Amino acid sequence: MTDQRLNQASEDGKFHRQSAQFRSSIGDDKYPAEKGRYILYYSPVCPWAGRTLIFRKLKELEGVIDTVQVSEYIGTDGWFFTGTDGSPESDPRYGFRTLKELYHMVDPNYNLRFTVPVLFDTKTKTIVNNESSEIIRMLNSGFSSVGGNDLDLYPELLRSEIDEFNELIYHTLNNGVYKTGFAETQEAYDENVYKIFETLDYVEEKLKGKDYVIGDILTESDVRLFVTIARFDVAYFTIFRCNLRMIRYEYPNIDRWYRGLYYNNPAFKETIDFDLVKRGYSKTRFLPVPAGPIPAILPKSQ
Ligand SMILES: N[C@@H](CCC(=O)N[C@@H](CS)C(=O)NCC(=O)O)C(=O)O
Repeated sequence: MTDQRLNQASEDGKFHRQSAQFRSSIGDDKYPAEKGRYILYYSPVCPWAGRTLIFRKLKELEGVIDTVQVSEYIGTDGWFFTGTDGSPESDPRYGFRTLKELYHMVDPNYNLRFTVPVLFDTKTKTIVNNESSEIIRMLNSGFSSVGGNDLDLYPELLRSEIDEFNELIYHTLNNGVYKTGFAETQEAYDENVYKIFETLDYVEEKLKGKDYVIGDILTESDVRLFVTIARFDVAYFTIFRCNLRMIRYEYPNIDRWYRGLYYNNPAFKETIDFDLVKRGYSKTRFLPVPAGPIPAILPKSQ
């Protein structure tokens, strides 16, 4: 594979997200829940990894699963260790300089993108799973025998509503911003940008008078929406050109919900670093670090 930074769009000018290749689960015979055995690799820029960081903290699993931070932008060989801003200089266990080396230790023939998040097993030296939607379910319920709390972010009674909402926002918002931002033709851009705002309009209505997306409790859907909204004004609006409307000025219900989660729950506030997010996304398009919008989030009450 050549320069990992540049080849985000395919020849048709569209961005197609690849399917994750490692799809085992905690609880499988090979991967029993165990304290200190598994590690989560993440980049601070990445919303998919952000989901897993929020879950780890919400479930109070910090003492059970360690994390390793990689760069906030993709280098010529993909994610790498930087030695700055929370990322070690090299992989703490194996001394690797890039995440690619970890993938190749696990599977020398792996020839797809070296994505985060990665749930890695130190015992078998394999990747358990690299699909965030599955990792968050494991964090929700797979480690209860070894630690964490009883919080259930995917409760039985709300599952169909949660699944339906997740499916809708995945295509037109979570991934929609990437399809827009990495579009290399006007057609690919037009095909995706309007759908983002149709979905935001729908979510805005849904959040009227509500603190949570589904029912009146915090669920997985809040987390999946949050990671995209938190990056919206500061990166997707500016760098990915998802710039028809801003959350802070034109979506009051979403903004109230978003600020409520951010300011009232450390699992949200402490797992996002707006500077690294902006720096990371700006490098995906080779733009100068954007100055605005400032502040990165409006104060709690205004
Ligand atoms: N389906 C994956 C997607 C993960 C993903 O695409 N992560 C991006 C960062 S936001 C990545 O690691 N990209 C590496 C690359 O494109 O080389 C998930 O949700 O876990």
